[in-house]
Amino acid sequence: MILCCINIRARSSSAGTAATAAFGTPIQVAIDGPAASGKSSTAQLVAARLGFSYIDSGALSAAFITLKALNSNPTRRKTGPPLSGPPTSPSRPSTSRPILARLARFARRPNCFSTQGRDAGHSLTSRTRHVSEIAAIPAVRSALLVLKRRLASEANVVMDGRDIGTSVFPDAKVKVYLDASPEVRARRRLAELMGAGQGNSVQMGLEEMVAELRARDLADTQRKESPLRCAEDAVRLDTSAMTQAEVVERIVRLVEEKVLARPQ
Ligand SMILES: Nc1ncnc2c1ncn2[C@@H]1O[C@H](COP(=O)(O)OP(=O)(O)O)[C@@H](O)[C@H]1O
Ligand SMILES: Nc1ccn([C@@H]2O[C@H](COP(=O)(O)OP(=O)(O)O)[C@@H](O)[C@H]2O)c(=O)n1
Repeated sequence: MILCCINIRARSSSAGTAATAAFGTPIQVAIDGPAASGKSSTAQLVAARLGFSYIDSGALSAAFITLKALNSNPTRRKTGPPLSGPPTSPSRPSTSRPILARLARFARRPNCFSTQGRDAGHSLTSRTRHVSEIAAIPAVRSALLVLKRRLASEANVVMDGRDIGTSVFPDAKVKVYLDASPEVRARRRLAELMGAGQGNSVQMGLEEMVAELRARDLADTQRKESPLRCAEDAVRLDTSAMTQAEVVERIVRLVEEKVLARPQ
């Protein structure tokens, strides 16, 4: 069973309250960067420190795409009531309001979405490859854009992805672009897959993982629709030689300087 978790955990804390009080509207912290640069794990820790909600936009894309796929092939769906909206071809997805509403409901739960109709051994790496291809389709991106903005209108958020600081929240108060060398990222991803018990299904060496990440970097940076790039006003952090705790500390300090310390 593959779990696509969209972690949105609203916590109230003095930091979260102070941030909202200072601006009067919810705050967005945008964290972008290439695969395995540390975005989602770091963003979660930053959100927990600040008392903000965390939104994993990659998982949101995966859940959206899976919902569309299940919708177009109901025999593969194992649980839950029928999804509304017309069947669609994966290459021409439509934006269906009922599906968006259902996805938003899922997204508000901590561990919200599981796809049980998948092939056994369907690995994290092949999942992200498919997500990468489909997430580049304009209709998918515009549907996801609406959803991401709607979710962020409800609470202070830390959101990670590819285009959060450039197109989802171009006015985000804090933007961070995380990067690391392909070798470092490949080591991190391999260690993560081994830790997740996918060691047997991922028969990949370091070189192959580096090649896979480079190919995804190319696809994400060269696509026409909101490509991956560092926003001009983002703080760029090369985390190759940084521990995760150092990265988290750096981002929390940035938010404190730019948002929480703002004179009222
Ligand atoms: N600065 C760091 N140093 C070492 N490992 C890290 C660092 N940041 C993240 N990691 C680890 O690298 C792996 C990939 O991180 P992840 O947050 O999933 O990246 P992304 O969301 O960018 O794909 C995870 O196992 C994570 O714990
Ligand atoms: N905001 C986002 C997030 C993900 N994506 C796409 O979804 C793919 C998988 O994203 P992810 O965040 O789950 O993957 P990792 O960065 O964790 O490897 C990326 O390679 C992108 O092509 C996107 O286009 N926009």
